[in-house]
Amino acid sequence: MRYTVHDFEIAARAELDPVYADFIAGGARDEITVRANEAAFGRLQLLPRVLRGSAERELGISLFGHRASLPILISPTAFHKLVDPEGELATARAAAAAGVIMIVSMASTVAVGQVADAVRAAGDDVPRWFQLYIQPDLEITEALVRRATDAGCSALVVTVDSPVLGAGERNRRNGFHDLPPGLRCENLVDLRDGERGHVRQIAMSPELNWEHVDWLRGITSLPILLKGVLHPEDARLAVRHGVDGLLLSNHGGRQLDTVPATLELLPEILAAVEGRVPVVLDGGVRRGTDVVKALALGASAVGIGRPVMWALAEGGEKGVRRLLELLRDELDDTLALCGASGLADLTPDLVRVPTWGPVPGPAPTPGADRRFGGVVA
Ligand SMILES: Cc1cc2nc3c(=O)[nH]c(=O)nc-3n(C[C@H](O)[C@H](O)[C@H](O)COP(=O)(O)O)c2cc1C
Ligand SMILES: O=C(O)C(=O)c1ccccc1
Repeated sequence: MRYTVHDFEIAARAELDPVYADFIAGGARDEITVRANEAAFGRLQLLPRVLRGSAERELGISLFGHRASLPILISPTAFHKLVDPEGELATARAAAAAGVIMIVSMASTVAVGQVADAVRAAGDDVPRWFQLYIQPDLEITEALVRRATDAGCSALVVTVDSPVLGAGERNRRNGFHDLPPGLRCENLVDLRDGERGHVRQIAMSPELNWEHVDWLRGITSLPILLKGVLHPEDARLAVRHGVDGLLLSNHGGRQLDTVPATLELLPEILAAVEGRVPVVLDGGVRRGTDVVKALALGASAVGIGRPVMWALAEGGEKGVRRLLELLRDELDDTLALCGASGLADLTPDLVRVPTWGPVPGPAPTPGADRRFGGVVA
């Protein structure tokens, strides 16, 4: 049985080609930020309320006028067919069945239109969002936005932390640079005549600037979220440029290494946006307690990246369904233990930074060492 997200990771490692397992788990350079994301959740403490009885807890959220059953989104991850033959179709069906918003990666191995068709056919329609790398060739970007819009995507998540591709040294060492034969980035096929959906078609461009965001604002009426804003000054600029939300993310530690954990940045980013737009956080969310901490500090929702890839590798659509159920149960359980009858009861007073003594060490259980930055000898 898989009782924790960590169990899915171990199971996925056993299933997967080690080169693909490294692609998923890895980060940029020394992977300091990868570890920092999870460690930050471990350092924060919860301070529960008692005797505020309620029989059931409300876990649903509303974002840009759409309902979702959980405050947990599926962050965009590339290449789902690397780990499961149905790829993004399986992920999307599981997300829809759970009532969870999936952000489809621009580098998906199933076209976003096909993902939408499959979910509609299953009869569960939950909003889907589309992740976009703005391309310096604006016609190409416009064509991508059209594909996402035609597929019924209800928001665009524009990744802005990738002026160049992050240095995944595991991938370099493993010689992993391309999709294997038979797999393609389906959203990129035939954007220009004869383009075959090669991953190298995606321009990670150092030329992008705020004018590109203004331009995008002008060609679509979909809500736009920026993914990867870390500096509070950029959060202010984002609001000024008419962005509808932020996905506070350090790309799971896969772009610039040694940036702070997203959880540590959350209070500053929230202060900068002054409640004008919702802030979703991703990076290192592995437990119901992690979700509660982010929401108590003021995030509107959280995103999960690697856990979805692990669950997909372990058990396809069913694996992702079980992962989402597990996180739902952990979240519900944590709310009950905190004396919260719903997400609205999660307030900053429930969260503390330890004010004295040493940082608590990890519980001596197998695997727990990773969460705390490897302090177990
Ligand atoms: C295998 C993998 C592929 C990813 N692909 C994308 C992508 O195509 N676009 C993007 O904006 N972010 C991508 N990300 C980053 C995720 O959206 C997300 O920010 C990160 O995984 C969150 O951290 P977590 O994995 O600790 O949950 C990817 C991450 C992983 C692990
Ligand atoms: O691996 C990643 O983090 C990522 O963002 C990506 C983007 C495009 C293609 C492959 C991976």
